[in-house]
Amino acid sequence: MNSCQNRKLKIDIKNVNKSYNEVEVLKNISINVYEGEIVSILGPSGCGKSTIFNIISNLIDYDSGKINIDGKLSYMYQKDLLLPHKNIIDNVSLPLTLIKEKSHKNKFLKKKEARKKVEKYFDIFGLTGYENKYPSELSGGMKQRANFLRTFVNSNDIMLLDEPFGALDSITKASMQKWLLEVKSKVNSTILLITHDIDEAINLSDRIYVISKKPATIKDEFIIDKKYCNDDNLEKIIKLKKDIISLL
Ligand SMILES: Nc1ncnc2c1ncn2[C@@H]1O[C@H](COP(=O)(O)OP(=O)(O)OP(=O)(O)O)[C@@H](O)[C@H]1O
Repeated sequence: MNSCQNRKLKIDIKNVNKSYNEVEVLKNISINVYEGEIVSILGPSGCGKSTIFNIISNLIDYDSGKINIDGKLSYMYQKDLLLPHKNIIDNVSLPLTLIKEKSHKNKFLKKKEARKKVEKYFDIFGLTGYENKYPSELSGGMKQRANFLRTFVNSNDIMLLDEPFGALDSITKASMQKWLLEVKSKVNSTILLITHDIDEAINLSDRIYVISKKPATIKDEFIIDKKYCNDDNLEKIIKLKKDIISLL
């Protein structure tokens, strides 16, 4: 029995195919994500992971298949894309000043209102004290926290994270993964994550889709039992890693 059975399906991708100029990139890709899950797409470099995200977020067309998205998407890139001349609170609240929100009677929010709306999240996201700092004053990890919060402010419903910690060193990466799980325990966002880091996929995900090199096909799906993800179960984790590596 699948524990997702009674949950809302937020992302439903069925048999999607995509070619660029006759070169097949995605072959029969089917992925689903239920409300509140963290699901990873794990695959080798250049296999088509970003293409999947660009299709989900309607940035590019696909050739055949079906996609249903139930909710509002936000998309976080590996690069932080914070504006250097704006402080962190203004960077984070930027989406609210750029997008007309139904909940605000279709108005753009003024800078002051937008700041007020986001400041309550600085604590949950471990950014208290950084509101008035500029991106150049932040470490790589802190910049990615701000980047993640800005993505969350854009939409906390369905979040697409494209290698969010890919540019960080391994120690910062490990602490950011822990941080992400802590934040996730306080918010109920649905997260689809791209990574080529097997440990990251295991640490963060409820489920992992392993995809092959180009043309990308789904090789297998793994359900991660979070209670195994600790040092007492190293053997189980090593076996899982071996199983995943054998597919890549
Ligand atoms: N607009 C495009 N036109 C032609 N080919 C493209 C285009 N965008 C991507 N590709 C090709 O499609 C393949 C998949 O690219 P994509 O960026 O989706 O892979 P990826 O798995 O996200 O890569 P990485 O892990 O390096 O970020 C690559 O071979 C890439 O060169």
